[in-house]
Amino acid sequence: MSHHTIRPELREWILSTSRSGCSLSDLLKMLKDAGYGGEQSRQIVARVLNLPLATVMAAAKNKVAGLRTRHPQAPMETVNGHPVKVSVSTDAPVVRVLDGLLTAQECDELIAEASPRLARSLTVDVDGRHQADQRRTSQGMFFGIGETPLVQRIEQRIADLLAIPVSHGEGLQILHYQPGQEYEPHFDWFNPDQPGFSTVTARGGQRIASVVMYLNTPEEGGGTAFPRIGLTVTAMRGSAVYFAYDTGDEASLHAGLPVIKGEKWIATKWLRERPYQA
Ligand SMILES: O=C(O)CCC(=O)C(=O)O
Ligand SMILES: [Fe+2]
Repeated sequence: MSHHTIRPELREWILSTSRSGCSLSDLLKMLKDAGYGGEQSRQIVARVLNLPLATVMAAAKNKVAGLRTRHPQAPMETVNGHPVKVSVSTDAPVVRVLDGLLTAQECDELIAEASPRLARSLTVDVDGRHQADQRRTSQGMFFGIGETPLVQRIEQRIADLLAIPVSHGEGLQILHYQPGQEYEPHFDWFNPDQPGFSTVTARGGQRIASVVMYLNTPEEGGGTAFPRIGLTVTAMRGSAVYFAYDTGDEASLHAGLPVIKGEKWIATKWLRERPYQA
């Protein structure tokens, strides 16, 4: 299949359907229902969305598709009276920079509530165990769902903005980075080929999207980089970066760049395809 055989209307339809929040697996199913062959559909989708064929193949195999998030639309969204600006959008991977997701006061209060409870951050290893990790040198803590009125308000705002119930969220994680500390390039989705996959996905299933909220503005460094598309989001107090992904989506690779000067505080909300909370 060569480039010119993809009709412009089909290309446009794939782009707009994907942009409106349709998952890769649903997109492939729609093409199949419209009469395209499986192999042909995967090739077309990979080409139009500029994704590796392996990513599209993984989505095609992803049979138990749970809920998906709705991607915020530019120029802005108003959630329960709170304005959120959508200042940057990319389609592959789906990224939205959200300005003003949190107020300055909410940022300060979250830091104050989290500070007394910080400990060395853990990552999930290949066997599904949590462990300290060289790749992630920040300090952090988790809030329980709705643990404080502030946490509850932020969780509800994210749920409304992304049209996904609060129950699909993991507890809000706060991270604190000091100069030199970083989070090396990684994926937030869990790798089905790793032995711990069934353990980490037993509750809530796969991760489908992340919201990283900046609680302060580091003096230098500390942005969130998406190296596959050459994008770095500046860490700015009150702003956030939202990104959504399918299992195996290599374009969603991202990193918390080293803080060079000052410190960096973030709050991360990871979202699951099914309810994570009992
Ligand atoms: O620190 C950052 O900018 C990125 C954090 C991140 O990737 C995560 O919490 O999953
Ligand atoms: Fe991440």
